[in-house]
Amino acid sequence: MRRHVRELVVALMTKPLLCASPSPPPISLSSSNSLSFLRRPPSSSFATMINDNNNIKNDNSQELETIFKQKKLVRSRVRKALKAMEPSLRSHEGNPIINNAVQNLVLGAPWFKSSQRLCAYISCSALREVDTSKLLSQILENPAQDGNVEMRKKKLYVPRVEDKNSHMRMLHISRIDDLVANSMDILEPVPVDGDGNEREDVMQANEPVDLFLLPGLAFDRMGRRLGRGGGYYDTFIKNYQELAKARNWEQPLLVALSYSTQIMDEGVIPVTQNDVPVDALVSSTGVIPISSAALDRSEIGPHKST
Ligand SMILES: Nc1nc2c(c(=O)[nH]1)N(C=O)[C@@H](CNc1ccc(C(=O)N[C@@H](CCC(=O)O)C(=O)O)cc1)CN2
Ligand SMILES: Nc1ncnc2c1ncn2[C@@H]1O[C@H](COP(=O)(O)OP(=O)(O)OP(=O)(O)O)[C@@H](O)[C@H]1O
Repeated sequence: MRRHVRELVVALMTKPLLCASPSPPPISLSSSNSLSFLRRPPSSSFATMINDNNNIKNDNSQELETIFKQKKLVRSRVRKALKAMEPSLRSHEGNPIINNAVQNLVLGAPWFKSSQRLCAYISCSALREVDTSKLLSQILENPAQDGNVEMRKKKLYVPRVEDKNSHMRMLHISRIDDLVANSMDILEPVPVDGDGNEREDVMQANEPVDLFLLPGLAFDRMGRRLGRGGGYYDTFIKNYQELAKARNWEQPLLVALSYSTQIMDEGVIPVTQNDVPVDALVSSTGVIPISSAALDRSEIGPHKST
C-alpha cells in the first residue's frame, strides 16, 4: 500500500473506465483495424502520446486504490472468460489449433527469426496461458548453423521468481530439463545447472536481449498489458530497459501472446506509470504491431543489434 502511495501515478486512460460494464466482447481484428496500427506513432513517442492524452492525474493514494480495484475487476472478468474456454465449452480457442496458430505466427515473424537472445515465459496450462512449449523447444533444439540467420542458435532466458516483492530474475537455460515446478506449479530454472555452475542471469549478460515474449491476463490494441498482479514483469522490464539504456543497447521488442478473449476494448485496462506498454500483440488472428519498433522489425531482413 505504501508503495502505491509513493508511485507518481498517472491514469493513462484515454477514455473513461468501462470496468463496471459486463464482459467486453472480444475485439474482432478486421483488416481495417489492423491497418490502423500502421499509423501508430513511433515507440519513442508512445509513452508521451499516452501521457499527453492523460488528463486525469492520480497522485493520491485513493485514486491509486481505485485503479488497483479496477485492475482486480478486469482480472477477475478475464479469468472467468478464460475458464469458460474449458474443452467442453470452448469453441475454438484454448485448443491446440489456436495455441499452434499463435506459436506459428511467432515462429514466422521477422523479429523472432532474427532474434539472437530472448526472454520467454514458460506457459502454465492451469493459468490458461497461451502455450509456449513449441516455441521453447524450437529455440532450444535449433542447431547452430553459421551464416544462416534464421537457423542461428538463440540464447534463451526464462523467469525465476525470487521473492514476493516483485523480484524475478531471467536465467539462461539450454534444455527443457533445466526446469522444475515451483510452488505456483510454474516451471522455472534452479539457479545452479547440472554441473554446479550458476546460471547466467540476463542482467549480468554482456550482450543485449532483443526480444521478450510476455504473458499477461489482458491487453489492448494500444499496448496496455495487465498482468497477474505481482508486478514481476513490469519491475523486471523497467530494470532491463534501464540497463539497456545505460549500455547503449537497442531496447528489446516486447511482444505479448494472447487469446482473442484477452484483448479488451480501449479504456478497459487501467494503468499506472509503472505499467510498461508492449510493442506488439500476437493472437491467433494475427500479429498486431503497436509501436514503431514493432513495425520496423516486422520488415524482412536481418535485425541489427548493437
Ligand atoms: N508462466 C508464467 N510465469 C510467470 C508469470 C506468469 O504470469 N506466467 N509471472 C508473472 O508475474 C511470474 C509469476 N507470477 C505469478 C503471479 C500470480 C500467479 C497466479 O497463480 N495467479 C492466480 C491468482 C492467484 C491469487 O489471486 O491468489 C491467477 O492469476 O489465476 C502465478 C504467477 C513469473 N513467472
Ligand atoms: N517498476 C516497478 N517498481 C516498483 N513497483 C512496481 C513496479 N511495477 C509494478 N510495481 C508494483 O507491483 C504491484 C503489482 O502491479 P500491477 O498490478 O501493475 O502488476 P501486473 O501488471 O498485474 O503484474 P506483472 O507486471 O507481474 O505482470 C503493485 O504494487 C505495483 O506498485
